Amino acid sequence: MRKEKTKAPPTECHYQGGISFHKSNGQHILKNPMLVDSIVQKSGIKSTDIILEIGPGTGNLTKKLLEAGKSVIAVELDSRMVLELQRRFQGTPFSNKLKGFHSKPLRTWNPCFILP
Ligand SMILES: C[S@@+](CC[C@H](N)C(=O)[O-])C[C@H]1O[C@@H](n2cnc3c(N)ncnc32)[C@H](O)[C@@H]1O
Repeated sequence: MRKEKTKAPPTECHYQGGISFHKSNGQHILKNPMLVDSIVQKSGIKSTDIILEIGPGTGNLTKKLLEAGKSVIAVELDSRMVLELQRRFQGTPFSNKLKGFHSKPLRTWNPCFILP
């Protein structure tokens, strides 16, 4: 009798919602809407705030930040996530409030902001 080969479960990344997440890059998305609401509430964001979000992932927190603030600048290491972010908010009232950037890790990133 021929033995079926069984695949070992992936350890480095796992598949979820169309994107495989790389745990080594800290890719764990926020799934609990109450937790997301609590983060935004405790951050005391005002409707005039421009928010810098590092590592938006697929945008669960980003959505709430967009609702709360004036605009969001999202900097993400993984280009797949940036694409997903753009897809998610394309054609919504938030599309012009969000600037998504693909960037190398912050260690090598040298942001330059001109603040009003
Ligand atoms: C915890 S996950 C994202 C959680 C997301 N905010 C949410 O609401 O579900 C962290 C994200 O940060 C990104 N990331 C990790 N290191 C980074 C870095 N140095 N610069 C920018 N993004 C980074 C990962 O690719 C990942 O998408």
